[in-house]
Amino acid sequence: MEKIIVRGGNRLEGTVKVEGAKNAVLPILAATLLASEGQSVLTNVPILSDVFTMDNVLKHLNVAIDFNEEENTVTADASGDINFEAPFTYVSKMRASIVVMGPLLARLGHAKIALPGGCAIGTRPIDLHLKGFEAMGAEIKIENGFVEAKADKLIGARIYLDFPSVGATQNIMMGATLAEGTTTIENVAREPEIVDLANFLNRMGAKVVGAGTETIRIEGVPSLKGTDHSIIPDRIEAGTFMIAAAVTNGNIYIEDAIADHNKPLISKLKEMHVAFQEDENGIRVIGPKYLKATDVKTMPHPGFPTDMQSQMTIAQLVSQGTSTMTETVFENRFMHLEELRRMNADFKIEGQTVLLHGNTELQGAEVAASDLRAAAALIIAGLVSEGYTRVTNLKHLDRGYYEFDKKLQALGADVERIDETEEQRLAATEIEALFVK
Ligand SMILES: CC(=O)N[C@H]1[C@@H](OP(=O)(O)OP(=O)(O)OC[C@H]2O[C@@H](n3ccc(=O)[nH]c3=O)[C@H](O)[C@@H]2O)O[C@H](CO)[C@@H](O)[C@@H]1O
Ligand SMILES: C=C(OP(=O)(O)O)C(=O)O
Repeated sequence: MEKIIVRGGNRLEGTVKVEGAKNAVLPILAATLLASEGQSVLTNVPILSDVFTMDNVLKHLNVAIDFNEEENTVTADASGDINFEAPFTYVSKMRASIVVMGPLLARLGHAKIALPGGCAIGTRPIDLHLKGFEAMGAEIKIENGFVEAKADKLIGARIYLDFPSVGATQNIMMGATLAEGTTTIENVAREPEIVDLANFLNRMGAKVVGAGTETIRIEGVPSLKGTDHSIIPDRIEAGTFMIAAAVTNGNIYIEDAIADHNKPLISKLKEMHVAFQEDENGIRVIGPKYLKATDVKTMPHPGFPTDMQSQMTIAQLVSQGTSTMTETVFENRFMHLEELRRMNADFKIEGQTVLLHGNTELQGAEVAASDLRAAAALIIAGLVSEGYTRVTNLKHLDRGYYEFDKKLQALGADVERIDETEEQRLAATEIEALFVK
């Protein structure tokens, strides 16, 4: 088991480049299942454990997959005989595996997927996905931990989502591409990753209009072909570095960051006196000497993203005054805060809202990550803490951040990733010596 050790106090300076978006590449990989002809070539693919999990799901379904890590490229050929079943081994590793359901149902009229279950941030049901498929004529059965859907042919329908779920929008949209007739989905998710998926589907020959608005219309076509596509930059990785610069009084240039994708975060950070300079290749972020307290509420896009909530609470904890954070998307996404209490954080949780008392002198401690963004938040907390912070449970971090420790190091942070047994072997002075460059 590895851990990341951070010695706080350094100001971040320099340039960092963001990878392709995890939340865009996962559904797009699933969409490659829809092509009965030709291969798809995806570029700007991030090297993340979630991408390897999705590759394994697709391999299991009999898609020929080749991930060229040197080139950040995945080639996928689904023109052979595709299987319909995604087993628990993969789905339990990554909930996003559920998005193979729409493509399988569309292509084969049959999908059997292990039920994903909840995770550290919430119960995460899939009722909206299933409601959509049922409206399109699928018969759904839930048995022995699997959800199985069958339809001779999906039929276009009018579907209203009770909540703009990202996964349900993607799954239903993919299912509808090969359906008979037109499907209209209302109250859909509007995230940039939805638009990226729609662009990929249209390049495959699908007829999807309205992605990025509240209503998406899909006219079914008889078949789809493999195509080329470059994955959009990861707005959450970019946002995470924005917070790292903001809290360290840093001055960093985030290459490939797209300001339009991060409007709600940038607007909040500006309120906190963070300065931004945008150009066509990225964004420069300049953290102030003192951050101003601010209130934030997570919402579906274009609201403040829940995937930036944990990181934002660190900026709020070190700002001047009291801030609030209200989490409306997931019911249990404050787990990082209990770890932060051990780092001297001062806060009070009241239902969906946490009151964060600023001016906190954070102190280094050993803390465990409960999920992906909690991991990033705890590492950022380490950057502004006195002494050494040790963050464990890094499997969560590796799901969504490529070489986070190395990127921070390149920006001047004192960060080391070491094996726990190595840490036990080293004396305290030797650990300190790791940080002396
Ligand atoms: C791989 C990926 O893209 N993951 C993102 C995706 O997750 P994911 O697609 O799972 O998130 P959803 O938008 O579906 O979920 C949002 C909320 O809706 C609820 N819900 C969802 C579906 C459903 O059938 N029933 C239901 O009640 C969920 O429990 C949750 O409370 O969007 C989330 C919300 O922006 C992000 O945090 C995740 O990073
Ligand atoms: C919650 C996240 O991802 P997932 O939906 O894959 O769990 C995330 O990226 O922060």
